[in-house]
Amino acid sequence: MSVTVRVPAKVNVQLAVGAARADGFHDLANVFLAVSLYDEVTATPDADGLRVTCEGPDAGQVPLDRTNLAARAALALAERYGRAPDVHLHIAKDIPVAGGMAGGSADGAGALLACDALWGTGASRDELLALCAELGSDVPFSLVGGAALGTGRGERLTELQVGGDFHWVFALAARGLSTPAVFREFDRLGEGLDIPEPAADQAVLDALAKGDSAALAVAVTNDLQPAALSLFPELSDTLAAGRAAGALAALVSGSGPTTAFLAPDARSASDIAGVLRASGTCRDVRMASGAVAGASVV
Ligand SMILES: C[C@](O)(CO)[C@H](O)COP(=O)(O)OP(=O)(O)OC[C@H]1O[C@@H](n2ccc(N)nc2=O)[C@H](O)[C@@H]1O
Ligand SMILES: Nc1ncnc2c1ncn2[C@@H]1O[C@H](COP(=O)(O)OP(=O)(O)OP(=O)(O)O)[C@@H](O)[C@H]1O
Repeated sequence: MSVTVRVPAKVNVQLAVGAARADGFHDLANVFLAVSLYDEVTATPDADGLRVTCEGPDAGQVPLDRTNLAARAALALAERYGRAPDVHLHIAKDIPVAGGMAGGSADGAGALLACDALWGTGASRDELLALCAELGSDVPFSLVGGAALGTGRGERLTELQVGGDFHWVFALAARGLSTPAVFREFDRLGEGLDIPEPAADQAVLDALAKGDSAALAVAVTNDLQPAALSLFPELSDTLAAGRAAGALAALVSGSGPTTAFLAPDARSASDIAGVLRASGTCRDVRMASGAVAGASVV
């Protein structure tokens, strides 16, 4: 018997970042939108103990040891319920690795839900969310999906209403960016400046609720974008190419280096994707829409 869980990627339509806290993390006002790029995690009983395998275009960059977020999720659930983590976790990976789209977080949430179903642990939603928050700041959102405001370090979620589909094009970069390195660069660029408390922008929430792409395009912000561009200046060329192709908005996705382009409709998204592909400013191009549901058993 096996259980397969499908988990979406995310794009941040607002990412407001506060000053570094004493624990090194940053308080955020993080507006997440789940989009239709998916990883699948399959959990199968394995008498030999915990094992992780991965397939997909970026599989070579994914660690298969106990640092893999899927493995850490299985270990945390097994420990919580006092059982052996005897499971083979297979990840079919379509979300770019180290791309700022919460790929590892998706696998953590997926493994948690898959092992919960396989082992019949019957953990409550709140218990699962607490385990997710221990695994990483983005992991609770991977479980919940849809759209949500994340506060604290991004792990405390309030669900948001979404009134229509948003069409996106994502440009994948030639190399990854480390999330901690981008936050460190944010701190370096902000040295000596007064960093305001992060707060959700009502214009972003209203645009989501109305399903209004043009309104969302003028409201999107990402406080990590200057830091990502400082570490990866070539991303400016990708952003410019997407804007010239007719994107309503062009921004770095989360900590980057994936860049996200909001399109007025599915047809324009396809046109923008074609122009970006031909531009030579990125490794690959993907289209996706959102909001979509969070981690779910298939
Ligand atoms: C950039 C985002 O993807 C936006 O959604 C997230 O804030 C990052 O979430 P994540 O990858 O799940 O991050 P975590 O695994 O919790 O933390 C990785 C590292 O990112 C930095 N980090 C992360 C979240 C946060 N609110 N403040 C931080 O400073 C810390 O250096 C931390 O050690
Ligand atoms: N299941 C996993 N998939 C991909 N990377 C993983 C996984 N588990 C651990 N990692 C490690 O985490 C690093 C970051 O990968 P990930 O794809 O989660 O980045 P990200 O999408 O930028 O994250 P986020 O958007 O949440 O900040 C990788 O370089 C890899 O070493």
